[in-house]
Amino acid sequence: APLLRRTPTGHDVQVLILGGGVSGIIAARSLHQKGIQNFLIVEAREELGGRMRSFTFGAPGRQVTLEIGCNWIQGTQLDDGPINPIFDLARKHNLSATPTDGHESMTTFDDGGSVDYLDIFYKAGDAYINGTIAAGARVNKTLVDTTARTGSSLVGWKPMTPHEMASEYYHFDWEYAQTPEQSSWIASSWGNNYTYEVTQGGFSDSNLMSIDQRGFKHIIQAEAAEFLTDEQVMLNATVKSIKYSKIGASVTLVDGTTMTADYVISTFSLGVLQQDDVVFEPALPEWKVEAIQSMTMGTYTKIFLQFPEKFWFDTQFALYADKERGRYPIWQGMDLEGFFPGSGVIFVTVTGDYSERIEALEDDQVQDEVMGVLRSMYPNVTIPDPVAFHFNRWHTDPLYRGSYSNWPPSLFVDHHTNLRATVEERLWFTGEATSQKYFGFLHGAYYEGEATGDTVAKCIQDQGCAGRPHVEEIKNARPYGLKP
Ligand SMILES: Cc1cc2nc3c(=O)[nH]c(=O)nc-3n(C[C@H](O)[C@H](O)[C@H](O)COP(=O)(O)OP(=O)(O)OC[C@H]3O[C@@H](n4cnc5c(N)ncnc54)[C@H](O)[C@@H]3O)c2cc1C
Repeated sequence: APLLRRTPTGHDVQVLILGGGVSGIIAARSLHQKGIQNFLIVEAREELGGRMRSFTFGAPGRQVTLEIGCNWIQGTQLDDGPINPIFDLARKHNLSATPTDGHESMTTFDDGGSVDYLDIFYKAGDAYINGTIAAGARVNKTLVDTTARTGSSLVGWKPMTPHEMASEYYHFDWEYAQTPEQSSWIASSWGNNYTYEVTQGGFSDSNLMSIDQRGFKHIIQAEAAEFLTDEQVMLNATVKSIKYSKIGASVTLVDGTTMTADYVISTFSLGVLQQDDVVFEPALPEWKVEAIQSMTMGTYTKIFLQFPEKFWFDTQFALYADKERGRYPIWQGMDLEGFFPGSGVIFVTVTGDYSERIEALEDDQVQDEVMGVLRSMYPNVTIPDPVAFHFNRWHTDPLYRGSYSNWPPSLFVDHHTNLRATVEERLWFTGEATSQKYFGFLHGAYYEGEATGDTVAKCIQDQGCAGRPHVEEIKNARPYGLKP
């Protein structure tokens, strides 16, 4: 049970950390390391981990633990460069994981069956890299941002055929959970470089996929268990509203419980903030609302199927090129050495608007569509119905409202500063979306939680601080030349 230890200011607790995902737990660890123990993590779900979330899948007797949320440690170098802090946690807590690489292990299909268009697949990868290089040159010359679609066109990549569209999808949408049209050219490029490109200070372009049967979440839960006491965590507690002022804040739960604090750290996803799932009193200032509504939340949906036995490709990945871009394009076979041999499990990933589309359908309808695609990939195989089927609805879930943030071309850096900025010195915002370099990623959530915990600790030790600054109004550098 949480122990509320009144603060000298008469509040129930010094810091309320709202949300028990990676950023909330790491923020708590930073407070703890700085000698501040009077904090409480408030989490709606029955466990810590947030978007690190596993589930048990499969017919009785054939079950495996799989990830409906994040799955990969992205960037695994151990040499001179920076080490992904998630990789550090994984090594510390002995995570089981397997390297994956679509460039090394890919089979290509379209609606006529198996057909080799790997040459196009590699060409799309080269085009993507060329686009990031051209975007970097724009940064150096302080040229304006555009969409990643404009960027790809400017480097001569103009996908038109299903093979080209599917190949592009693998290199773009599958990462950003939105289309090139919906994404910033410059921010998607630095996002790529800071994580994957060693020459640009990134961690490396190799990925490790968790296959740990304790769930990927084990690494953050084990980390939490090293320092968190039961009294510092309140589970099954959904925040309904947050009142704030320059002298403190109070948080009210759905069950009516109210707790007061000197400081509040919100780790809610960007999507939760956008949809007003939590109410702020007074309403957040305009500069904050504009920032929240200016970034976007992508959705990334893995659709899992289990069959009596494997009938598919022996590579790690398969790419399916439909006439409609983004229609059930990326497949991963789990019935494979290094994963879950004998499991009969395969999954397909969809993203962005397509994810939102299928969330509005019944499970059966989605299963029928997916089966239709599999049958067109294998026209000569009699494919039985799956024995298990599952996908998660991230976009409609009021605790997430999507899977991770994406940077649209209309988001200015000042907007992002405002997303991260403190309101009235007491209300702090953190989470994957507030990371300028690593938005969307686990390591973004980690670094932001760490930085916020450190800064709030310092603020407490200094007996107050102004918090992170904001920009009151973001002006157009080149005003529209319209004359009335
Ligand atoms: C499908 C999917 C695939 C991904 N794949 C990868 C990947 O392979 N590699 C990678 O690096 N990253 C990946 N990510 C991103 C990564 O999971 C996130 O960036 C990271 O987990 C976010 O952590 P966070 O602490 O910022 O937010 P969260 O984990 O969302 O933490 C916020 C917490 O707040 C809680 N909460 C929400 N509303 C309330 C409320 N009203 N009251 C109380 N509590 C509330 C939530 O339950 C949650 O626990 C993926 C994400 C998803 C969804």
